[in-house]
Amino acid sequence: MSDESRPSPAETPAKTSAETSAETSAAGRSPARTAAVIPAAGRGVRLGPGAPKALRALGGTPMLIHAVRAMAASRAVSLVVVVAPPDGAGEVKSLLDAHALPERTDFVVVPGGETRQESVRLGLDALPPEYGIVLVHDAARPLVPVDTVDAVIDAVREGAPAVVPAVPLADTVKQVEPAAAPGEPEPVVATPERARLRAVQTPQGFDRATLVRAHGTVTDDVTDDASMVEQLGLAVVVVPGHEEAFKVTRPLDLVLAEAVLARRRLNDGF
Ligand SMILES: Nc1ccn([C@@H]2O[C@H](COP(=O)(O)OP(=O)(O)OP(=O)(O)O)[C@@H](O)[C@H]2O)c(=O)n1
Ligand SMILES: C[C@](O)(CO)[C@H](O)COP(=O)(O)O
Repeated sequence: MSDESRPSPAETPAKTSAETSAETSAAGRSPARTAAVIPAAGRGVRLGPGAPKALRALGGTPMLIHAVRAMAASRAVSLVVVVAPPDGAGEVKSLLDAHALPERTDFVVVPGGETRQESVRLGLDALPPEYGIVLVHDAARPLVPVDTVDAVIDAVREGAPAVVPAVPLADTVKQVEPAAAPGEPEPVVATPERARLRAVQTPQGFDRATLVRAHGTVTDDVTDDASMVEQLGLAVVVVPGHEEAFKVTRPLDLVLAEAVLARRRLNDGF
């Protein structure tokens, strides 16, 4: 780890319970260690033509590196598994070698699959046995703050089998009947009560055995891992998400991410 990225003792924040638990594990009193799986194998079609989305630059650094640093920023996370584009594992390994990352964290790179679900499963397959808690974090959410990561870990450590960070919605949501043919109207069938809806982010946190069972059981196409646990009939707990944990999906998201990063760099004085 470079001196530039190592906090001075004066800057070291108070320990969260995730941090304290990590140290307890290290002392051998608790077996559950925490790993983060980062699915980064998507193409980024909605972002437009270019390199795979995770490898595109944000503030001059690949989005994936921001996401890896965001996970490794939690002292509870001692392993990060990066699920690379299927033909990009070598390039991802070189990127990890080329950027300053915390020495306390181990890194593994595996090639991904055709879908996000498949990529996450391939990441899970690469986890050593001693990791009892797993975070799944989109490479496409490069700016999630460490407090959100630690809040998710804390909730899993407190016994929740699955935890999602989430934020309230700003827009009203309509459920529609899909158009019968391209160009046909989409009739509205319902307006869910907005106060009961949440926009769900990552990292999502899991008891490892639960997530492995979910991936081994649920074969439907889903858009997040927690919904697979829901299908097992198990509880999924919500913790507060963060507006800066948004997903870079379309070109305008990248403009916002650049602005957030520029503001952080200004505030940090570099
Ligand atoms: N086969 C896939 C598809 C997606 N992902 C990852 O899942 C996360 C969330 O997916 P999304 O934002 O939809 O990324 P893409 O699939 O790349 O985007 P698009 O649908 O626009 O192509 C991303 O970090 C992406 O790299 C993955 O690991 N493997
Ligand atoms: C997992 C997720 O980020 C939660 O909001 C989201 O569902 C991923 O969706 P995508 O279409 O694969 O980007």
